[in-house]
Amino acid sequence: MGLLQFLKSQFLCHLIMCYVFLVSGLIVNLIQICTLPLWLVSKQLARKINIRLAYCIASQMVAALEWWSGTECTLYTDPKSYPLYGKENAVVILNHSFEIDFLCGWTFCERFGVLGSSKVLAKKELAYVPVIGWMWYFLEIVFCKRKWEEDRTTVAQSLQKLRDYPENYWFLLFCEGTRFTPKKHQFSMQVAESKGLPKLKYHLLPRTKGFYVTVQNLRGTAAAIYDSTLNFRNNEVPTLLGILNGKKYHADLYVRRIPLESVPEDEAECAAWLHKLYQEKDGFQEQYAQTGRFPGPIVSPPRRPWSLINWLFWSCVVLYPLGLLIAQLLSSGSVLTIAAAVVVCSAVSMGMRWMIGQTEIDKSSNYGIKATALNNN
Ligand SMILES: CC/C=C\C/C=C\C/C=C\C/C=C\C/C=C\C/C=C\CCC(=O)SCCNC(=O)CCNC(=O)[C@H](O)C(C)(C)COP(=O)(O)OP(=O)(O)OC[C@H]1O[C@@H](n2cnc3c(N)ncnc32)[C@H](O)[C@@H]1OP(=O)(O)O
Ligand SMILES: CCCCCCCCCCCCCCCC(=O)OC[C@@H](O)COP(=O)(O)O
Repeated sequence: MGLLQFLKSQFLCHLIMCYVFLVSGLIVNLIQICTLPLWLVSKQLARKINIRLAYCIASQMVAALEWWSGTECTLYTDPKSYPLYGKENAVVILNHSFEIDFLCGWTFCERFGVLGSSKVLAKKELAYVPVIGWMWYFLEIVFCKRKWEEDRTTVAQSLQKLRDYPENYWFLLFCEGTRFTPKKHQFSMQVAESKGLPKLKYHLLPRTKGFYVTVQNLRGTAAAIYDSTLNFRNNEVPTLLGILNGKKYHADLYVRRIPLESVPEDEAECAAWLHKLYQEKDGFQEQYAQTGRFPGPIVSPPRRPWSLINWLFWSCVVLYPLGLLIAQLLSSGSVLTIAAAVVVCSAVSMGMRWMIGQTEIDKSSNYGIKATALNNN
């Protein structure tokens, strides 16, 4: 192990990174609150400012992936579609099998210049995660309770608000609704069987209502569906803790651009269309398992320096006062003050560990296992 790799695996480095993320994130959240009066005066200006503020937070995690861990992201796609990425609004459909799938998604957003404005249909619980969840409120992220009786109106209303969004965005939909686990897969395939649908090997049965409502409400605003299928080389199981430890992964993403007009308007036909799409995605994963690659040519966008520059900027802003504070603490020699500082540090690291826990599949919700499936039936 080289010196750099050794340093990357040290807890102190992780503590510093988490401190920078948390403190700069809370500062950004505070600035976001200050933009509230502006929404009344100029909504579009407030949105543009919040896009840039959101970039300050999200790009730190992208920098950790791209620059700290050195993870490589390869894009398989049609070269004719490539010039349109980042230049239009799109609905992105992604498989939900990896703890850092959202982060790989963000990395591609960064490379195509839509990171600050990127959107997602997210479970309501994530709205309460400090920094990220609070930032999402100002980005007009669409939240759902995964209870259709309640979501049918709230999701549609939130989507309608995005129709006059001032900058291009990608709206991410994890149609499987929850992370893949063998148990959830087993239950979802029982549902597939009961509905007479073909079984999937690598995906859970997609939920069709969120997709239908998204397509209906963004029709005329979003130009295309980006059907995206993600996997990692060498059967790696990537984690956010792995990224913090500087572990390098290699992500492969296969993207097909499908014009949104080709999605049927009728709800039942739209649902059938999505089921067929997931059968095709399953085929792509099978090909990846057999050959180690997705179909089509590789047209990879390079990583950009901006996420690193942003990270270095915020590190300087928040580490300098911390350095002064620590120097003062040590020179004061007060045991009580030093003990208080240790307690604060421990609380911060526990809070960050809880936030990282939100990404861990073994802490995944019960959504999609039998009790829920029966309730939904
Ligand atoms: C060029 C590069 C291209 C791409 C780059 C890639 C990506 C970048 C893009 C953007 C990045 C942006 C942001 C990323 C950052 C962070 C994101 C992080 C995480 C957030 C993600 C989440 O929170 S996922 C969870 C929330 N989202 C969803 O759930 C979406 C999908 N769900 C739905 O659509 C649902 O329908 C719903 C939520 C709207 C409503 O759910 P509900 O459960 O109430 O209703 P359903 O209709 O789904 O359920 C009833 C029907 O389902 C059947 N059923 C029952 N059990 C099961 C089962 N186990 N599996 C499947 N189906 C089941 C049941 O029978 C009912 O059937 P009906 O026939 O009656 O419909
Ligand atoms: C510089 C880096 C510092 C590291 C900071 C770590 C901060 C952690 C931010 C937490 C972001 C939370 C995003 C979680 C996304 C996710 O994957 O959610 C799961 C849901 O889809 C489905 O949930 P489930 O039903 O439980 O599977």
